[in-house]
Amino acid sequence: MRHQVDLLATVTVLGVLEQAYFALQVIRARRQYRISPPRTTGHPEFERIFRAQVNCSEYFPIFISLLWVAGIFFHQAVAAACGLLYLYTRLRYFQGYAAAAQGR
Ligand SMILES: CCCCC/C=C\C\C=C/C=C/C=C/[C@@H]1O[C@H]1CCCC(=O)O
Ligand SMILES: N[C@@H](CCC(=O)N[C@@H](CS)C(=O)NCC(=O)O)C(=O)O
Repeated sequence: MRHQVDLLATVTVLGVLEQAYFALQVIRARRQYRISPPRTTGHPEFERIFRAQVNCSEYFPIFISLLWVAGIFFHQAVAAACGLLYLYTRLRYFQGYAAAAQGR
């Protein structure tokens, strides 16, 4: 049974690691700009990193749900490939947004 979902599981773990990376970037920016929770404002650099992380988090449940439903009911390899592409575009989105709001 496991080989029927191993690609989906791999993309899921990669997605979780990416989300952890985004969270760690926010934690780093909070330290750097001395912005303690619950504050979310105070420096434009922090605010962009924060918004990029929150935006990626908001779409993460939808992404994981679609990945598994598409992978099980449609085609595992195609769903996993689309998932990988999504994670790559999310990384580029995060890095672009962190650099400049126009870079989203
Ligand atoms: C599945 C991997 C999980 C990745 C997340 C790893 C650790 C998260 C857990 C606790 C992190 C606490 C960080 C707190 C930050 O130092 C706080 C920022 C406060 C800024 C300040 O007042 O100087
Ligand atoms: N969205 C989080 C992402 C990073 C994170 O998980 N930070 C931890 C350690 S500073 C936290 O407890 N944040 C408090 C919060 O989000 O209100 C944040 O803004 O801090």
